[in-house]
Amino acid sequence: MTASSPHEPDHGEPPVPRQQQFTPSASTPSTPDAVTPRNRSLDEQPEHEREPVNDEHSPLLPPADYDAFGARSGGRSDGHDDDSQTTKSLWYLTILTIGIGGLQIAWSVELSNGSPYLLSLGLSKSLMALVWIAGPLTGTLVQPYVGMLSDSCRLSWGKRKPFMLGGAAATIIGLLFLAWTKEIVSGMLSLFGADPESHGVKITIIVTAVIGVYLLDFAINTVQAALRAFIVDCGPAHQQEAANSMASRMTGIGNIIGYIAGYVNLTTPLWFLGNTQFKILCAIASISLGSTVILSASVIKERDPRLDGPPRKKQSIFLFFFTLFKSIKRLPPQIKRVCQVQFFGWVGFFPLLFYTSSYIGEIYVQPFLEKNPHMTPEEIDKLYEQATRMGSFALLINSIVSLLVNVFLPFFVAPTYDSHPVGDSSESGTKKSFLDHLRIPGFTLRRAWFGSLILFAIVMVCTVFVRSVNAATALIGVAGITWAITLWAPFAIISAEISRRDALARARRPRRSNRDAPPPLAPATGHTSPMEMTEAPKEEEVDQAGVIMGIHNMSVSAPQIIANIGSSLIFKIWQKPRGTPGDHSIAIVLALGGLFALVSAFFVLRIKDDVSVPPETLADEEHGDADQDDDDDESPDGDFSGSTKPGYSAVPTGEADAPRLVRNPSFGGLEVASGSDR
Ligand SMILES: OC[C@H]1O[C@H](O[C@H]2O[C@H](CO)[C@@H](O)[C@H](O)[C@H]2O)[C@H](O)[C@@H](O)[C@@H]1O
Repeated sequence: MTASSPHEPDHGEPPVPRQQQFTPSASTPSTPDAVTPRNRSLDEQPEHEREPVNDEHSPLLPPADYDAFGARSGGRSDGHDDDSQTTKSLWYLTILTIGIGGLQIAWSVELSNGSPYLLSLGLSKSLMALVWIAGPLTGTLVQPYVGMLSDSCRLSWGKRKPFMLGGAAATIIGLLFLAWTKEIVSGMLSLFGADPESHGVKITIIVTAVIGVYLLDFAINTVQAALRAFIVDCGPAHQQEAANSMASRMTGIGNIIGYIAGYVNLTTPLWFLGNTQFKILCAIASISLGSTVILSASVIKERDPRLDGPPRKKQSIFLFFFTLFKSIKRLPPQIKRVCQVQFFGWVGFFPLLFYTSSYIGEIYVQPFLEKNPHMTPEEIDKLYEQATRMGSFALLINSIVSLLVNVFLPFFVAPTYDSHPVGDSSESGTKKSFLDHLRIPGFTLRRAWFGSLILFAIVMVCTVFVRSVNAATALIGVAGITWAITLWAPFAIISAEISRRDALARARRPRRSNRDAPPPLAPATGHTSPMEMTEAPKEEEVDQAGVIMGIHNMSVSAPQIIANIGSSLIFKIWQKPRGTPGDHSIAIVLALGGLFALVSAFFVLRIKDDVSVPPETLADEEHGDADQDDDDDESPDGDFSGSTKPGYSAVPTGEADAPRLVRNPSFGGLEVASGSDR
């Protein structure tokens, strides 16, 4: 594969950008068997008093049956069918996340083969940076915007599916348009008598292809935003760690498929898909993306968003920045910390993704250049071609390591953000499977993430000292461990948090539906449910999965812009002309990236393993007061009775019908169970 890099320093062959992987987890047991009294009270409510939301079936309801995937499924026995919080099977999680794999093939085709393709059209290397900034730029702007739009979507078939399907269609059009730009543009211009070989037509082709890359990135980011929120919405809160580990496996598989497809000469066996390697790759990516997204969208059922009532506000592009700023400000603390980790971490990952191939190449060419400092341009080209192959091999090793880590690591990590649905007294809830025995006590996802960032920092600093291709390849391989965890941990932690909050908000909603009713009072027992907070946060103040995942993606993409600019400056200072020995500028960029990863590891320490936030704290957080109590906002034993926060009664209820928050003793998760489960 003549892979090349988006942000290639001018001297080497274009580095091969790459991405990676993912992984899984054991599915957790099912929820309680009793129908919660809360639902009884809903059913007893007079029809005229019910808001649409009352029709919403609590995600907190217990399972009654097994679902189509063989998992225990819940839902109400009264005909309502929301089983969103019932434990799902591995098969369900696979279909839920498979679109991520299809999307990754599109990413890897674009990033690995886009540079050589654009160069072949005649784009100069100096303009390449302008092209590759498209990914981080669209990632920063498009994902939060699409997130907001989808949060407000009220189509009966779901909030996310319209964007998944629309974005996938746009991506397919974008891929095919990019691959056939030359034919399309010259064919159209020739209708007006233009000579396809003329300078004007060539320039038009290049400009069109560059615009095509921007549109493609726009479309890809639309699908990515929708798919990520889809996982949060359709995976139960207690299985977000598992769902996101599966998504990271999908990323790894998609990456390797895209990677291998780039290596193999496809023009003979797959001639019917196009007459060039790039056209065939784009066709493969289109088929993969289209089929996986359609499969996911047709099998997985989204909650009908109309049950959430009307959208809070009409979204407009003008209000976008204003709303975004507000949403960033009120980000829940746990999510804010993950974004901080990502922000610093991605300054370090950017060079790994984009400069690895050049780095290996830089080392490979050194002895040859030292031995023969006066090579002809042809000899230099040949040398750098071999160097690029070495770089690609290192990336392949990195991808394989990542995939292996994504597949196997989850078996050893003790779940913290996945929780065992509380109240499940069934056998399935207590029996340990063989895989459960593999878990290393205390080896949590957060700790794995922390360790991996430290490892990454060490590895990146070592790149400056390493002088052999084998040693450098080993370092890049080890960095695959960090990359694998990066594709899992932040998504798992954020998704679990959003999903948990969403479940709580929905649990609370029916209680607030009767707006004329007086504020909830403590019942005769003198106790009020933790859910019955007298100052529950306003609906408008609670952000949904779309915008939060979009903001998280900003913390991934924006630092890439910074890293891009920063590394360009470093290259300006330290880079030597191509073919000159002693150029270690890329290693310097990698090492500096490692230092940023070190900073990000510090922020991991601030993330909490125990997510059993008492409801009054949750309410504080939603009011934006959360930062003040960063370190003491959790009740370690899950006892919510000791609230001293003003304005909230958070005393355990004596009422049988009050939903309550329960911390799972083994996993530290949070569930809502009926009072009778206590
Ligand atoms: O998080 C995994 C993904 O990371 C990269 O995507 C991120 O960077 C892109 C720009 O380079 C940006 O457009 C996107 O919004 C970000 O999520 C990587 O390119 C993906 O392959 C990978 O799945």
